[in-house]
Amino acid sequence: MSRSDALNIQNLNLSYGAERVVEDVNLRLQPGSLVGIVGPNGAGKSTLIKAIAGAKDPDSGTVTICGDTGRRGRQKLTYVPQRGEVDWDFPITAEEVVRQGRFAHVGLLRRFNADDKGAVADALDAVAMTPLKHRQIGELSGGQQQRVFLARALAQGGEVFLMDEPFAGVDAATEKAIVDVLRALRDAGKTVVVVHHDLVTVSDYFDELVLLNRTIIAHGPTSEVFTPENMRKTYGGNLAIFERRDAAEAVE
Ligand SMILES: Nc1ncnc2c1ncn2[C@@H]1O[C@H](COP(=O)(O)OP(=O)(O)OP(=O)(O)O)[C@@H](O)[C@H]1O
Repeated sequence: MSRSDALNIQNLNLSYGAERVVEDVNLRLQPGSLVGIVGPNGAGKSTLIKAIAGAKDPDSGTVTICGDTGRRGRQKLTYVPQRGEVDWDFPITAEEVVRQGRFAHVGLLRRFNADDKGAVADALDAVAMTPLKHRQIGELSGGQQQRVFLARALAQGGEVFLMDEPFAGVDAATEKAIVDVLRALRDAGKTVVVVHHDLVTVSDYFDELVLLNRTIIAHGPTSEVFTPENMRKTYGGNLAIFERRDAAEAVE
């Protein structure tokens, strides 16, 4: 593999029990890219993200992160799961959640130092959550919870960020705030991989697109990959967004 790959996935196969849900995935991503993963419900997007994060064991295949596999590789990776997978009733403040990011790789016994404090404060600022940092997480709105989640990832740092539907259930202002943070990460040379459902915003948000339906249907610059033909291959059937565009083109 090229030394510059931030993420290199080779021949990855994933199953639940006897059911194969992700097959023969090969994918290479470079530093400084903002990548959307798009595909229908049940396509295996979350499963793929979990496997990259080490939260799901593969049947076979390898995941290499900045040249390292296993634990060493995962130390350079930050994973933000879907909001629905977290117990928001757990008694902890927003700031404490973000502090957890600083201990993700070093264990709870290390002293919390001035660098850690600064990173937590910066991360809360970046998502405009400083005024609510003492709030219990269960008392935050869905969008605020998502911002806290993102701040935790920022405080953790890393080279590759995996986000599973960060825009689910957030309002326009929060969506804009999250997009700004993701772009800043990309501009700082990080690799940001986002599971995304809103096809209307795909071209605006992502430089690169991975179309997934059990296996990778297409991968490349969004302008090349996001075509009616590829989307039909990925989703099957009709997609209203493209049907309308096709109709408009036909009239022109
Ligand atoms: N814990 C599990 N046990 C068994 N099967 C599972 C489990 N999690 C997911 N699956 C199955 O694996 C397949 C892929 O699911 P996954 O959640 O990865 O898809 P997805 O593309 O993220 O879907 P969505 O867009 O609906 O979130 C689906 O058929 C799903 O039913």
